[in-house]
Amino acid sequence: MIQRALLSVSDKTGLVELARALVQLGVELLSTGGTFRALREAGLPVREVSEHTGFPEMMDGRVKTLHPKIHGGLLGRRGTDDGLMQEHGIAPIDLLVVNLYPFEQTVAKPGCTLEQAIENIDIGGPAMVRSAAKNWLHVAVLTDPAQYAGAMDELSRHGELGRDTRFKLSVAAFNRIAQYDAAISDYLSALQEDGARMEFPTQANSNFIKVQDLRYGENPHQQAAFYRDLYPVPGTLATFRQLQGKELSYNNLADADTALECVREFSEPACVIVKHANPCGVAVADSALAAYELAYATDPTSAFGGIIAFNRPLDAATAQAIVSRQFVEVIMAPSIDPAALEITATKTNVRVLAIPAGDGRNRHDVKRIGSGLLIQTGDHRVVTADDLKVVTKRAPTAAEIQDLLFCWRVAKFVKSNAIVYAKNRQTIGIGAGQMSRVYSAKIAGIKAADEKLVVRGSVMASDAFFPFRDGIDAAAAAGIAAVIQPGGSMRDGEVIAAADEAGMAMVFTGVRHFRH
Ligand SMILES: NC(=O)c1ncn([C@@H]2O[C@H](COP(=O)(O)O)[C@@H](O)[C@H]2O)c1NC=O
Repeated sequence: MIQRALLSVSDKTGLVELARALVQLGVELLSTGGTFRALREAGLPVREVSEHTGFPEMMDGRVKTLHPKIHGGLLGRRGTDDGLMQEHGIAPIDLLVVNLYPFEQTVAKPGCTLEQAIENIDIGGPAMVRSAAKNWLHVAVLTDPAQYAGAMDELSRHGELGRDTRFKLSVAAFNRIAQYDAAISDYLSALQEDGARMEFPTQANSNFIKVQDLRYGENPHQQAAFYRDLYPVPGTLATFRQLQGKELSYNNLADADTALECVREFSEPACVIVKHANPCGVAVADSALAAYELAYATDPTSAFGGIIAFNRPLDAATAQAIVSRQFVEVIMAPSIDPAALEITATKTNVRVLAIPAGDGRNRHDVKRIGSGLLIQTGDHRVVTADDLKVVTKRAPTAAEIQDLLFCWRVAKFVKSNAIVYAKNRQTIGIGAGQMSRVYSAKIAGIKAADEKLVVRGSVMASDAFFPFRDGIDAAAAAGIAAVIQPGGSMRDGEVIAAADEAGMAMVFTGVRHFRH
C-alpha cells in the first residue's frame, strides 16, 4: 500500500494530474520548494519536505532532501527496520517521483558556462532515486513523466504497484542515473582549461538502448542484439521504421548502414545496392526507377540478395521493378508510397524500412578491438570540382568531371583497396577489398566485361594513391579515359607520365578515403 509519496521534479509535465490521482487514493504528499508550490497552486494538499524534516532548504537548493528522515524513509526495510524507524521518527516513503535538474539540456545550449553546468548537477535527486531504487522491494520510483500513466492505471486497478513493476521501475531508475552521470562525466572530461572542448575526452562513456535481439550475429553460432544511441541523430539508420518483412539480421543492419550513408552522398535521385558491406551497383539518374535500373545493371549477379537504398520516396513503379526482377533482402527509402507498399507486400519476407529525412551523421566512428576502442571523427569530407587539381596534359571534359566526382563519392564506401569504374553516373565495375590496388583495378575490369559494360571512355576512382604506374597502365589498356585519385605517392611523376602517354586526364583530390 502506498501511504506516503515524495514528489520533487524539475520537469513538471503531468505532475498535477499524477498528484491529484494520488490524493484521490488517499496518499499523503511531501514535496520540495518549486514542486510544492505547483501542487499548492493546483489546490492539492501537500506538505513541504522542510516541514517534514524540521530542516530548512538551503544553499540555493543545494540541500533540500539530503536528510536521514528522507533517506531513512526511502531505504528502511519494511518488517526489518520498523522499530528503528519509529524510534527515530522516520516515516516510510512508499513512492518517490523525481526527475533531475536538466543537466543535459543545459550543457547542450551554446555558450553554457562551467558554473551553469555545475549548478545543474543534481545531487539530492539522484541520491533519493538510488535509495528508492535499491529498496525496490518496498518502494516504487518514477523518474520519467512517461511512466505516470501506466503507474496510475495499475494503482487505480490494484491499489498498489506490483513487485514486477517496482523492479522494472528500479532498473529504469538506475539506468537513468547511469545516463545522467555519463552526461556529467562526458561534459567534464572533455573540458579544457581554456573552456574549449576536447574532441576525445579523457574517458569515453556510452549509453546504448536495446532495440531488439537479433536471431544471430554475423554467423549463426554467434548471438547478437541491436542497440541504438540514447539520443539517435535524425536521419541515421537507428531511426528506421520497419514497415514489413522478416526480422532484420545483424548483416542486414550492417549493410543497410553502408547503403544509407552512400545514397545520402547524392542530392539527385540515386540508388545504391550493397552486398557484403560493399556497394555492388550505384547510379544517379532522373528518377528512383531509372537509378535502380542502372545500379542493378552494374552487377546483377551480386545484386541478388542485396540491400537497396534510395534517397527519394519509393514509388510503385520502382517497387514493381525490384520485386519482379530480383531477390532482395532490404529496401530502404526516406518514405514508402502506399502503392509501393502494396507491391512489396506480395513478397512478405522483404524488409522495407522508412528512414525519415534528416542528414545528420554520427560525429564519431567507433571500432572495437581487443579490450579497446578506436574512435575517429567520421569520414564526412566532400570533394567538389573546385578541389580537383588537374595533373595531366589533358584536362577532363565537363562530362568526365561529373563522372569523376560521382565515382569518387562511391569509392568512399567501397572497402580498400577500392577501385570504381563509372560512366554517365552509373558504376560499371567495382573492385573492393583487395590487398593490392592493381588487383582491385583488375576485378573492376573483369566485372564490367562480365556484364558486357563498355569500359572504353569510362572514368576510374581510386580511394588512395597509386604506388606504381601499373594500375594506370592496366586502366589505360582497358580504355579508361580519366582518373580521380588523392595523389601523394613517391612515384606520382611516373604515374602522371603513364596517364599522359595514354592521353588520359587525371585529377588529384588531395583527400584519401580508406575504409576498412
Ligand atoms: N539538494 C537536494 O537535496 C535536492 N533534492 C531534490 N533535488 C532536485 O530538485 C528538483 C526539484 O526542485 P523543486 O521542487 O524545488 O522544483 C528535482 O529535480 C530534484 O531532483 C535536489 N536538488 C539538487 O541536488
